[in-house]
Amino acid sequence: MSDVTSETPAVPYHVKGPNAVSRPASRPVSRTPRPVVGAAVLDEVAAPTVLLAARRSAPEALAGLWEFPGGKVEPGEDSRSALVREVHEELGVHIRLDREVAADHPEGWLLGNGARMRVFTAVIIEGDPQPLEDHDLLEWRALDRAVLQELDWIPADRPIVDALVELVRPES
Ligand SMILES: Nc1nc2c([nH]c(=O)n2[C@H]2C[C@H](O)[C@@H](COP(=O)(O)OP(=O)(O)OP(=O)(O)O)O2)c(=O)[nH]1
Repeated sequence: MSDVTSETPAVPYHVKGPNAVSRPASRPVSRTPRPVVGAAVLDEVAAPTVLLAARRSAPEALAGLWEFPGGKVEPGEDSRSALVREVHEELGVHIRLDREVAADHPEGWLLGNGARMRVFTAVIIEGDPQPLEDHDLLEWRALDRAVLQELDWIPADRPIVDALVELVRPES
């Protein structure tokens, strides 16, 4: 699926007469990156100790980097439903969402491509996570800032990892 949504301007393709054009007139097209959602999957809600990190296998530019499982919100879909769907597709598990790892913007954390990502903590309520789609490795890692930051995260995810640890293990 494409990274952007675009609006096709209503421009006549075929104008008769001396000013005839064979293609749409050039004019700025709105390109809004799709919102993204990510899951901080924890071992439990009350006193979590580990986070499930996922290593991307595609596209080439992101392969080998670690991230929160998730993906793009489909048009008309709400963020939470999109995240439950994405994680089921990618890891084969059902999750229950808990708190949002809030960014300083209501639409979430700014990503490298200009999209924004909302991140929610979650726990698995059914299934055993497997890297079925988009990932080649999953790893449960201690909810410790230094231990988590040892992973080669997508750069935009590093401040989210710190905010997550602050949210769920403020005493650590
Ligand atoms: N899922 C996820 N995507 C992230 C994170 N950090 C980050 O920069 N991204 C970027 C990578 C991608 O450009 C975009 C998410 O796209 P995606 O490829 O995961 O979305 P998707 O599963 O819906 O894929 P598709 O339908 O486009 O094939 O957000 C993260 O922690 N998790």
